[in-house]
Amino acid sequence: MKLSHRFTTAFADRFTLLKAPGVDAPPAQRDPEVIETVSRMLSEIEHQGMDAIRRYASSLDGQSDGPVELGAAEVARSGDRLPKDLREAIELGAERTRRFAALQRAHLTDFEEELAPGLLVGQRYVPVGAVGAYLPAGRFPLTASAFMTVGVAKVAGVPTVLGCTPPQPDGRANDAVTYAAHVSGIDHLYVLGGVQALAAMAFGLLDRAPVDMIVGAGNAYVAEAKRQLFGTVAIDLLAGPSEVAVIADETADAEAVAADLLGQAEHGPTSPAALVTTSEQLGRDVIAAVERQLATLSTRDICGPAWRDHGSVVLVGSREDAVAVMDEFAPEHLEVHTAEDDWYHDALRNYGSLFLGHWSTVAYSDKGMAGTNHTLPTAGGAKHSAGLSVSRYLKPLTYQRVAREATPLLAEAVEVISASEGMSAHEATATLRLRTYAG
Ligand SMILES: NC(=O)c1ccc[n+]([C@@H]2O[C@H](COP(=O)([O-])OP(=O)(O)OC[C@H]3O[C@@H](n4cnc5c(N)ncnc54)[C@H](O)[C@@H]3O)[C@@H](O)[C@H]2O)c1
Ligand SMILES: N[C@H](CO)Cc1c[nH]c[nH+]1
Ligand SMILES: [Zn+2]
Repeated sequence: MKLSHRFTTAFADRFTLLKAPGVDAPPAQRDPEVIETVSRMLSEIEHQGMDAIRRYASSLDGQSDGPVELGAAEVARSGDRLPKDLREAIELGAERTRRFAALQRAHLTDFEEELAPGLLVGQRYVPVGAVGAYLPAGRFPLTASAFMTVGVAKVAGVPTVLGCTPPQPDGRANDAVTYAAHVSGIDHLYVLGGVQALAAMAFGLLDRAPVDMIVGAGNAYVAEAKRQLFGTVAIDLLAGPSEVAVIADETADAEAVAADLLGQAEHGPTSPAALVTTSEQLGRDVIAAVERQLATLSTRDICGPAWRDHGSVVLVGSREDAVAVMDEFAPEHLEVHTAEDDWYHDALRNYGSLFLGHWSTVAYSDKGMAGTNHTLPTAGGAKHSAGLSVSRYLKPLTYQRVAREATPLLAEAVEVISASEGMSAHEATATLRLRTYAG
């Protein structure tokens, strides 16, 4: 039996595939050709600087003049070229994303406590100094990505946020992406795409100091560049091509489930979309609805291959099995369309973001209207990581202040441990305190 992506053999006896993916293997997460290309590009950019950036900007994106910084007035004016309803929708998405991030910020509190008599310890959240945000605009200009990266960094209090976005076929930045960056509070915006953009921000090649962290999703080259630059700079997470999964029972609306599966299949022909259902009838209805809806979509050349090759419909015997296989899949986006949504909410452990009930569709979050961040872990990363949030830009810095009277509480045990390890210089720092305390 062909197993759908990441539904491992561990659960093979707990489900039946009503629709198997068309290809045996899941999309390669780390294509050797991509690894090699990115490694060569980063090495050339690190050693040759702007010459290599210009060369790649020209050969990959047709930018004959290299990266262009857009002036603040030009960035602000990008909204004038947009229809009023789009401008207002961008402003609403930026504001709602900011409000959700502000709620997250309010729940991260500094503290100082007395851990033992005379031993004061504390933690305070301090933002990183400079962030470089990648604003993808290859296959589609993903307008809302700026809310998620730039806007949230600004809520965290990051003083400097640079952004890079690839040129469109006319050589200019996309106006909606530029305006979204503007209303999100970008400090400096450049027209530059892909690996060369991330390297330029990380190595400080844009007439600005190197950033401390690079954030934002992109294609396989962008994700690999972030992975290889990690260490030189921090990264948010590895967010690759989007994916969606749905848990549905017999009460679900098959048309809505089908629409939401295709909604994310649109990201690319390797985007996985999976339905796990306790109802065989619902599963078969969704398969039929997907085929019907595909015929009506202008992007069926992307959604169709994605569904054919990487789409799956899985029938399980119980809600417990639905949770077990879904926690194994650990999808980026997970929708629950059942009569027991609250039970699933309590039971599920592995997902990037959860959408509860028929009325909660992924696109609401994708476009910034739900306020939650759409930069989320893919390819099973939700087993160990959460999506981008305000806390990623904040360092929980710890400190301690020890009063004289607390000295014996700390120093005697430190002497014992240090002596047992043979670390006499460590031991001496404690012994000195004990002596002056006594004396
Ligand atoms: N997981 C998430 O949270 C999340 C969020 C938003 C977007 N995404 C994903 O981001 C991706 C956006 O990808 P995109 O391609 O549309 O835009 P993109 O902006 O990521 O990539 C465009 C750039 O890719 C570079 N490039 C293209 N071919 C290359 C090659 N052969 N070698 C080296 N570099 C090359 C070019 O320089 C170009 O500027 C989608 O897959 C989408 O699903 C994911
Ligand atoms: N689904 C993507 C990652 O969560 C985000 C997005 C924006 N626009 C469309 N989709
Ligand atoms: Zn999407």
